[in-house]
Amino acid sequence: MAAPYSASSLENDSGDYAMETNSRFILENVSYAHGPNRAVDDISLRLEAGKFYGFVGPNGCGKTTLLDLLCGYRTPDQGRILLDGKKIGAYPRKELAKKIALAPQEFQLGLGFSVEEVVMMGRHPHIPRFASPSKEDWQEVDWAISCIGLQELRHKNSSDLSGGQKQRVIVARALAQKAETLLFDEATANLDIQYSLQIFNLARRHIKDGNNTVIAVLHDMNLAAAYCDEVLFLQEGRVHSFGPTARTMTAENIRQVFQVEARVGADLYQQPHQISLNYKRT
Ligand SMILES: Nc1ncnc2c1ncn2[C@@H]1O[C@H](COP(=O)(O)OP(=O)(O)OP(=O)(O)O)[C@@H](O)[C@H]1O
Repeated sequence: MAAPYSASSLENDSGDYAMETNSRFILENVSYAHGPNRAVDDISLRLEAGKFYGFVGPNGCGKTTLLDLLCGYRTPDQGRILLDGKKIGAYPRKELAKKIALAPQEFQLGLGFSVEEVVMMGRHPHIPRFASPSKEDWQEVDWAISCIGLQELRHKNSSDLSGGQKQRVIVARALAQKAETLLFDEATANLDIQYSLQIFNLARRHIKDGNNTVIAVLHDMNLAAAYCDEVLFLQEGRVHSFGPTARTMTAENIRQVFQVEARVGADLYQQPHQISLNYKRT
């Protein structure tokens, strides 16, 4: 099991932590409860720029709550979260939205909006109050729509889309936001294999220049193994194991966290850590 990050640091008047600016996120002893239920329990982590992280774990183990804490939708009951060396709560909402884009697990597209209008919502942090979208905003919307292959649906009412099409629109909206950090909460759960691979390939391109970060909650262990640089196994709100995929994506961790028997090995395409589950019927 990888040692969780722990650090002591000196806060200055502006809420910055000058010693820790190399990390994208630093979580120190973060806990969060929904009422009496502690969903995230004393988590300490360091997440870097230039990496693709996968968060995996059983239903209800706290993955979505952890993402909500990382994007500032929720505030820790205990502990603290730094984003680029500054307390996440110290960012004005619009600034935060320029830094972090979330493709959520549950979403409402709103009645009557076209696909193009929903994707444009991703540009809101960049558009001054009472102003109209600029040429650049439209270029980013065009780019996101074409990345996700939504050109033919562009003018369609978003309420009339299939579940998978809606999910792709939500990913396009997050891409249009042009944030350094992309958070995907089961963003490919409703997608066919072609579109799942397309989105994870886009995510890998996003981190290529070393300045961006992707954090994806996902249930497909093979996608996690194929695309993620590092994997965090969560169990009952706590870090079970965290580190490079080669070290964490093991049959033993899968057994301990999911109570499922698995084997890990190279597949026919030589992906080094593909998982075969034991489907034996009991
Ligand atoms: N809004 C809420 N109010 C009360 N309890 C909640 C709320 N949201 C989540 N929980 C509880 O917090 C725990 C963690 O939930 P969370 O959604 O973070 O899990 P998850 O790992 O994302 O699950 P899944 O894989 O099913 O999406 C669960 O026990 C859940 O029942």
